[in-house]
Amino acid sequence: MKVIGIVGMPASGKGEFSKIAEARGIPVVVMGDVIRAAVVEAGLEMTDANMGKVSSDLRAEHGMGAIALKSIPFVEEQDAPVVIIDGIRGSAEVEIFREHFPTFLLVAVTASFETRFGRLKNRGRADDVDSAEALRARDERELGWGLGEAMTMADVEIANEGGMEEYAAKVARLIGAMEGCR
Ligand SMILES: Nc1ncnc2c1ncn2[C@@H]1O[C@H](COP(=O)(O)OP(=O)(O)OP(=O)(O)O)[C@@H](O)[C@H]1O
Repeated sequence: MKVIGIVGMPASGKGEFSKIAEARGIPVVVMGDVIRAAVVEAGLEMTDANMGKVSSDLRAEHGMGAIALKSIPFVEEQDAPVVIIDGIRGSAEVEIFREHFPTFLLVAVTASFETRFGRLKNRGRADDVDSAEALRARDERELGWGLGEAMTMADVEIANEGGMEEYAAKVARLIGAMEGCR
């Protein structure tokens, strides 16, 4: 099994990467869904606070790579030649995936602050920020979790500064190359 991990700053295009992969029939394991499953397992109500609590408890018990460890069975049960992991936030998680999956490619999706902020204004997701200050705060929070360090560990970087068509072509080329290699 070949595994592609995606890292990137908020609104850089990770979700679009996953959608393009899914459209090609490639399964995507979202680490946030793994946390949601752990909340259900713990018999707790599905709230943002409980997701935060379960994540911190798992990390306190099993270290900073805890969510990655929990994600591994979800990846393996896919039984597909290529699987995508979305939601990597720290270097410990990258190390765990690299150790566990012999063919693990970490892809960093990059886009400038201005580009990301411009796109967020159009996305309209419930948890989206509505000011540059709020996006800066979200960036800082994610960098605080080790996102910057995880991004420096990437094997490949995809710049997502242009339009959707250009980005989709880059993502499709990368996935095609991964599907083709043994
Ligand atoms: N190349 C592009 N051209 C135009 N819009 C784009 C492009 N890439 C992404 N978008 C749009 O920008 C927004 C942010 O992208 P996306 O949701 O993929 O980011 P993300 O990295 O998954 O964000 P988060 O970390 O907040 O979950 C979405 O509305 C998406 O459709």
